[in-house]
Amino acid sequence: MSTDIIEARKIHASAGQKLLLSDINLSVPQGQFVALVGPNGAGKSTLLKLLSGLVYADSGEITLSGSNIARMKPAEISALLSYLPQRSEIYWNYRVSDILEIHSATDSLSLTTAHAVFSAYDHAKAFDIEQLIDRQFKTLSGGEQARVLLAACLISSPSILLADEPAAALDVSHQLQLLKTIKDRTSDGLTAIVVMHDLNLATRFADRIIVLNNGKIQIDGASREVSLSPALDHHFDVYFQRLSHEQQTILVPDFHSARPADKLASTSTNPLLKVV
Ligand SMILES: Nc1ncnc2c1ncn2[C@@H]1O[C@H](COP(=O)(O)OP(=O)(O)OP(=O)(O)O)[C@@H](O)[C@H]1O
Repeated sequence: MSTDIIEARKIHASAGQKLLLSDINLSVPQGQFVALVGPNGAGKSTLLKLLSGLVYADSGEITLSGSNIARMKPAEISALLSYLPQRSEIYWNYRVSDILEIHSATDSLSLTTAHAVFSAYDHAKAFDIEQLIDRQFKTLSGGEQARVLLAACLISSPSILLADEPAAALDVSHQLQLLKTIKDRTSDGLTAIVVMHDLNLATRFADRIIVLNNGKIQIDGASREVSLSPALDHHFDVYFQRLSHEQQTILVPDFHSARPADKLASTSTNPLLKVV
């Protein structure tokens, strides 16, 4: 039996006549931090929604912890995973503490309210939002809201986190903090698939990078291998200058016209890297 906590086999998904994803095959072991990257419109959010059970594929199968997602009840899915959408609206006049307590409820039904509040405050500290705990969510800045929502996603200690650009609205320091928090949680067994646009942050924090383009997985491999792949330039339609810094390769994007002639594309011969 497979030990992979997330599996997708031969997934095809469409909306009306438009094919959104085709032939997606994916296995993610427990504790892995996967960065899902790709140009705008590649299909990243669609894939995350499918893996969350929010939309269904036309064909293929997704299993979470060995169970077919199509046969799981919403409560079973939400006990296993937290999904953070690209855009979230909270219309009720909730305070930050209310949001954290609501999200911790699945884990703390037996706790007293006082204990739950204490836990929420403790948890908030880990996300540097304890100073926001009595604020109305609606009055927070975009970045503050993003940090609260990620904290809410992780308060119930889910097995899986599926987060769609959680760092997009954050300042540099909070981006680092947020990705380090996710990384630390994966060391404790959390499995995370995080949609990101910053390839340098993806290379630095994720164990694995999956590049989606035109609804297909185009590159899939260890972060460092993917960052070195010439196919990356092709799929993002840029020329990446690659600078070595300590253990990391820094990608500096430029227009294709800046590309030296001798660096023109080659295919991967690296066995650690799957390039389609
Ligand atoms: N319900 C729908 N009907 C028609 N087209 C859709 C629908 N949902 C998504 N699409 C299209 O499918 C493609 C993939 O969308 P998706 O949101 O998954 O992309 P993405 O990779 O997350 O992009 P971005 O980086 O811009 O957020 C886009 O071209 C989008 O316009």
